[in-house]
Amino acid sequence: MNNGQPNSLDVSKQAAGEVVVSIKDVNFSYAPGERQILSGLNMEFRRGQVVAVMGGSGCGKTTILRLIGGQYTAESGQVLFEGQDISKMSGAELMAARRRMGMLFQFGALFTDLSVFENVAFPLREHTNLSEELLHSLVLMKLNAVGLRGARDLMPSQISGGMARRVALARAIALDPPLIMYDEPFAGLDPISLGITARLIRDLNNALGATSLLVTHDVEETFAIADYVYFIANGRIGAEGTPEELSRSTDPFVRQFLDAAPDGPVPFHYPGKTLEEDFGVRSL
Ligand SMILES: Nc1ncnc2c1ncn2[C@@H]1O[C@H](COP(=O)(O)OP(=O)(O)OP(=O)(O)O)[C@@H](O)[C@H]1O
Repeated sequence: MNNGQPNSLDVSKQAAGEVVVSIKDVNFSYAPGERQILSGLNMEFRRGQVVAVMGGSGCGKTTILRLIGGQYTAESGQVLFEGQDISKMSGAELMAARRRMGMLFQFGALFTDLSVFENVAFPLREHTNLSEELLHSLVLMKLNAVGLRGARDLMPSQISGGMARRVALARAIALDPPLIMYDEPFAGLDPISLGITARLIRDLNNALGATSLLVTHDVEETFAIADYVYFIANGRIGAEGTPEELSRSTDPFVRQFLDAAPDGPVPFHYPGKTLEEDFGVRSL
């Protein structure tokens, strides 16, 4: 798939809007001398697209979100947001950039002591000086977009997990961010809520003209809504393409994911000592 040759994937990339996030030759480990998490990683996220980042557990998907959010800095290479190198931003520039990134973290936790309305209002109160009247209208618009305008006065304990995820979605888009990052947005959802959430991510992205970056394990739902998919393996891109291209792929790495096969190029074991070393036995 990713053999360095120009192919049809480049065409689908060119057809999309301008690049919003660009990751160029990024190397990263959490501490000097520790295991390399990302090595020579290259990715692009374009305006108007829903792009999925998939791969085995611990392959570095969340780490990519952290680098884009500026929580961590690449050892080498560049992470550009709207053309600006995140590692070179001043504190104020980074704060401004983060306001332009909506984030929905794993399980999209809501503030349990705030109502649905106040949860969505939170980023607006934090980052803007809007009048109470305008803020009210904006929150209702966001709640309307996720179908929960009528639930505005409920507390998080009074709504289902699927509804809570939609409130978290409304909160993530409260400031109309050009980039929305989702970390496992489908985790723990029942099949119906999962389908609704996936559709919402697509529809909200279209309505906002935004870029959505989706870290997920759910192949079926993701392939139904994504424009482009990156599979990460060994700290770099193992495969990439549109859902259609990847579905047709015979690449063993891609097939392992799509067919949910336990055996394949992706190892089951986290790298470490051998069994023999840990148990003090000699291999037979
Ligand atoms: N703060 C940290 N300090 C040190 N190592 C970390 C830290 N965060 C993550 N790691 C390690 O970095 C690797 C990549 O983690 P990351 O969370 O990016 O993976 P992931 O692909 O999102 O995994 P999953 O799908 O299981 O959520 C893992 O091996 C993890 O143990």
